[in-house]
Amino acid sequence: MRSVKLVSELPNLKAVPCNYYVDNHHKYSSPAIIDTNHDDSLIPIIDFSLLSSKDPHQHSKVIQQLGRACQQWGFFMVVNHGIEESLMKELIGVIKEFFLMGEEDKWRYKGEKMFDPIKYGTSFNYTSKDITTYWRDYLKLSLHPQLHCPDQPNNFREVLGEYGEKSRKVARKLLSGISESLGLEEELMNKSLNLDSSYEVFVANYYPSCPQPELVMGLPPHSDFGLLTFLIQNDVGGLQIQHNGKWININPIPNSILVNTGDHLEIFTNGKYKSVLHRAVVNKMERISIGIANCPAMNATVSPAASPLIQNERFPPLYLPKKYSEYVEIQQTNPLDGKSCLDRIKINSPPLK
Ligand SMILES: O=C(O)CCC(=O)C(=O)O
Ligand SMILES: [Fe+2]
Repeated sequence: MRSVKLVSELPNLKAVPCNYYVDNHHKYSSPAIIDTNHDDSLIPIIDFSLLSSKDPHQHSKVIQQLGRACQQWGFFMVVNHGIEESLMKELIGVIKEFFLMGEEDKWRYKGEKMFDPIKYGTSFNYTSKDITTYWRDYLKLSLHPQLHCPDQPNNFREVLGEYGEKSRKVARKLLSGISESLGLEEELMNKSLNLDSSYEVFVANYYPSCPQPELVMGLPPHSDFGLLTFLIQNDVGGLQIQHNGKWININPIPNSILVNTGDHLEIFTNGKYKSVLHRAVVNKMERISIGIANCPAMNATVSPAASPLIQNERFPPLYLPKKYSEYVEIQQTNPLDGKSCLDRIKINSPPLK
């Protein structure tokens, strides 16, 4: 196994090896229509500090904005979240240091099994049946209920622990706000999905500079599992999201956290807040992105919320109940292909082979 970083550093590499060519069988990959009229200035911005506002008018306004952002976009930028910019920069720095370590040092963390708490690798993941190799190295860690972290670089655990804890508080508050936006009791999601033992995965993506970026893909179109994903990045863009059938480039505003809704929020809300397709393209500059997937507890069974506001005679449940860990297993052992995992548990959808 070779990391893309190593491939990108081969002496005189002018052309990308052909196993990295993106194959166009992915139904959402091609043609890549980039909507340049719709730039990312339209992405909703949520002022996190207003969620705690004592002014009921301000509070209900931000709850409405949050609901609209989830329903119409599935992506929004969170500002005034209270996490220090210096901490986020430090984390990106530590991650960069990790990927710059020697190959042998990194492959020590390869992991053997799907639920191993620390996994370093390249492309999508090593059990995948995907035939394309993606221009991406990754490090995946279990962050919660228990923190797992490589022992190098030295300050990794400390920085990760602090960022993990702070971002968990932000996630919980956003999820309560999202429940409120649906008219649900604030604690309903917390209780039904056992969020005190929420499963959280930390994913660091390293996309080395690429001599022919138009031929490859960093990550193919996919939706995220879990409830909400938090994303931060170095100063290089590459994320694209699908909105009204077109791909839009996203360049988050400095010091914001980009949040997107995941498959399990779609299930819990019975399709009201849908997860959104996104992908990562690469370019001639090295890019680092860091995501945290905030998920239900591993042993929680996820189904549309048991509330007449979510399922009733007019809106019967659209998704089959499934244990969260079983869903992750499907997601991790199949090629990334749009929202095909979610399609498997949709009621009335034809069974997939
Ligand atoms: O690198 C990015 O911007 C996207 C990463 C992503 O979608 C993921 O890790 O699930
Ligand atoms: Fe993603």
